[in-house]
Amino acid sequence: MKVAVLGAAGGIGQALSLLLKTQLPAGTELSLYDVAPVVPGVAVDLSHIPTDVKVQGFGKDDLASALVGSDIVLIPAGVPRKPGMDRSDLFNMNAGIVKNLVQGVADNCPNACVGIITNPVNTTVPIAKQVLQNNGCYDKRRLFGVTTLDVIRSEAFVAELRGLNPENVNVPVIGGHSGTTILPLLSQVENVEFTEQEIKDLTHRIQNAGTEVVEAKAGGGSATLSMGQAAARFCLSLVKGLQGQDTIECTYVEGPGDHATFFAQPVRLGKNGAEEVLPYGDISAFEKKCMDDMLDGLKGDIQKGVEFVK
Ligand SMILES: NC(=O)C1=CN([C@@H]2O[C@H](COP(=O)(O)OP(=O)(O)OC[C@H]3O[C@@H](n4cnc5c(N)ncnc54)[C@H](O)[C@@H]3O)[C@@H](O)[C@H]2O)C=CC1
Ligand SMILES: O=C([O-])CC(=O)C(=O)O
Repeated sequence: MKVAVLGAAGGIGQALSLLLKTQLPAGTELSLYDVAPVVPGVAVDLSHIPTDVKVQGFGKDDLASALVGSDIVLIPAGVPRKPGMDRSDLFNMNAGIVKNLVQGVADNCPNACVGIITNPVNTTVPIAKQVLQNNGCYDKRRLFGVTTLDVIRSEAFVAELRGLNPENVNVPVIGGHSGTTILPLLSQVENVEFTEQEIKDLTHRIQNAGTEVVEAKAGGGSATLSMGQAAARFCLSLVKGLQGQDTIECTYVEGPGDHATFFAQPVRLGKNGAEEVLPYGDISAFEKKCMDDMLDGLKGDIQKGVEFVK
C-alpha cells in the first residue's frame, strides 16, 4: 500500500503525515510532496520515528515520482483562509493547484483513490472529477471530498454539551463543506434529546466552526491539527476498506444525484473505494428546511468547478 500526501509540508500536511507515519499498517509507503523546499526535511524528520512505514519526501519537480504506484492520494495543498474570507474566496488560488495535482494523478496513478482537502471542497472535488474524466480515468468510487472534520467537530461539540465521552457519539453530517451546506443530522444522535434552541445553536456552531478557528488563529491560518486528525481518520478507514474490511464514513462523493451531483453522506468504503453510497435515513423538519435552503448554493459551487475545467 502506498499513500501520497500532496501539500505535505503545510499545516495540515505535517500533522496528517505524522499521524499516518504512526498509524498506517506496517509495510505501507508514505510519499510526501510539496513545492516548499522544506519537504525533504519533513520526511527525514518523520523517518526517525520507529514504525514500519517508509517515508520519502519529494520536491517541486518530482510529482511523478511521488505519485507513481500510489493507492491513495490525499491533497491538502493550497492556500488557507484569513479572517473575513469565505472558503469560496480561495477558489482563484486553489482551483489551479488542484487541477494540476490531479492531472499528476491521472498521469502517474490513474487508479488511485483521491481525497481532496483543499478548499473550497464543494468546488475543488468537481474540478478533480473533470480532470480525471478528461483523461479517461474517472471512477466515481475513487474520488472523495474529505468532510470528516465536520463529523469530528459535531462529535466533540455534542459530547461537550451533554458531558458524554466523544468516542461514543456519532453524528452523520451531510451536504457539502462550507457554511449552510454543512448539515449535521442531530436528530439521528442516539440516546440524546435536544431542545429546538439547542439544535439551532449546535447546527450554527458546526456550520461556522471553521471560522471559529480562523478567527482564533487571527491571520495565522485555519484548522490544521483537527483537520490532520480528521484526514487521518478518513485515510485509515479507506485503507481498511481497500484491504477488505468495510467501514462507513460520511464523505462528499458523486452519489445517486437525488440532491446534487456531489453530496456528502454515509458511504461504505471497501475494496474498490466507495462501494456503496448509503441512504442517510429520516431527517427532521428542521433539517429538511436547512437542506432545501442550501441546495441551490451547493449546486452553484459544483457548477463553478465543472466550468473551470471546461
Ligand atoms: N476539507 C477541510 O475540512 C479543510 C480544508 N482546509 C484547506 O486545506 C488547505 C491547506 O491548508 P493548510 O495546510 O492550513 O495550509 P498551509 O499554507 O499551511 O499549507 C499548504 C501547503 O500546500 C503547499 N502547496 C501550495 N501549492 C502547492 C502545489 N502546487 N503543490 C504542492 N503543494 C503545494 C504549500 O507549499 C504548503 O506547504 C487550504 O485550502 C484550506 O482551506 C483546511 C481545513 C479543513
Ligand atoms: O474554515 C476553513 O477555511 C478551513 C475549513 O474548511 C474548516 O476548518 O472547516
